[in-house]
Amino acid sequence: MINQVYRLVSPRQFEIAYTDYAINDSACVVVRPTHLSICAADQRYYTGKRGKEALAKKLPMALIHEGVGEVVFDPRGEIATGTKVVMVPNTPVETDDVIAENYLRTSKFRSSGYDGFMQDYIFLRRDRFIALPANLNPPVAAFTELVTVAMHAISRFERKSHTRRQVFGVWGDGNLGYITALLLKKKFKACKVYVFGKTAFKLENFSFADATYHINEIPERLAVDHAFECVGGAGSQDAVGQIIDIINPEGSIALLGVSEYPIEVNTRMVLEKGLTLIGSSRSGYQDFKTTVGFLSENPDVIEYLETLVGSVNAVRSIADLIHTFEKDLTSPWGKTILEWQI
Ligand SMILES: NC(=O)C1=CN([C@@H]2O[C@H](COP(=O)(O)OP(=O)(O)OC[C@H]3O[C@@H](n4cnc5c(N)ncnc54)[C@H](OP(=O)(O)O)[C@@H]3O)[C@@H](O)[C@H]2O)C=CC1
Ligand SMILES: O=C(CO)[C@H](O)[C@H](O)COP(=O)(O)O
Ligand SMILES: [Zn+2]
Repeated sequence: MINQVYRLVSPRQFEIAYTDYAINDSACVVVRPTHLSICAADQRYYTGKRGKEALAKKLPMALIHEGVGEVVFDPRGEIATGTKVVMVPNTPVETDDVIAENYLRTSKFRSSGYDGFMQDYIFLRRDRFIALPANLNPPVAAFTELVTVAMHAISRFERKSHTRRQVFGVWGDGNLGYITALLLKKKFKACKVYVFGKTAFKLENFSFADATYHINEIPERLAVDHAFECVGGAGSQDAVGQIIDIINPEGSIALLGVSEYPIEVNTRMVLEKGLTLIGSSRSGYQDFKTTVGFLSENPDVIEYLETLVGSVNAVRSIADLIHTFEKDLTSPWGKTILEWQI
């Protein structure tokens, strides 16, 4: 079967590639993407911010690692045609007793060196998709992967941090900050969640949080037990610096924001306060399973996540694709969703 793959070949330029696939390979099912969602990582490739070396190594490549679709063919006949599924972008090629699939250096992550979901059809291994509950509307379902990233970071934090958890601080008033703060509030009901950001109108969306603070107007003596950094880019240095100043001794800092260049960290105070820095990247099959189960059981969380749907855009051509990526770059709030009709 010939598949059309929509690859980024250089910044702001997509081209169609044709790949051949053995449709009767019973290890996989065939999924037609229906709703995709743009991640900050995709934009770093689209705009060329990744730098020449990374672009030379990873392009041409289909972007997008957040998405849902419908099963169109299962050679074994086990999965009904039309089943709605969320697609897992990480593809491990080995297992390890200690190291999670998303940290194995051999794993292949879609839209980071391997083709993402911008294709006519996706051929998914049987352990790389999960059937979706009926109560999950497609634009929200499209960014399930981002919810799994927050879920994964919280589960790492739970395993690695001390148990005094009265106050959490979340830095970043964007998508990942919103989801992480929401999950923390829902999972640790007795704890307070404070959100730290730069923009008043964004912070107003965090209606579920116990408090929101502009990063230049933090009350003196305010402290948090643990923190989640969901900023990334150039802002992550300021955010990590502020967290180190504010956090209580022996707290944990979960680092989720991706910065293109190394940032400076005040290691003197990390030592003096005995802090734990927990790096957290991507997610794996188990995180998707946990997340889909959690969303099925918590319809109020789905309602809150609807606040994050910035725009829904029908994509029928490469021109639509470029238009949607450009629109995303100028959207001040929320996720840009692609209705995949190409
Ligand atoms: N670890 C992982 O697996 C994943 C990491 N990420 C990364 O997480 C980061 C955030 O992603 P996303 O939420 O989608 O991006 P957003 O741009 O939506 O969110 C970042 C927010 O942080 C704000 N901000 C900037 N500086 C500070 C500061 N010093 N303190 C507090 N807030 C600040 C930004 O404001 P403004 O825009 O005004 O500067 C923006 O609102 C990115 O680097 C992304 O690549 C995303 C997915 C998975
Ligand atoms: O967004 C992410 C996961 O959802 C990761 O941040 C992304 O995969 C990082 O990849 P790259 O190294 O290609 O920027
Ligand atoms: Zn991502």
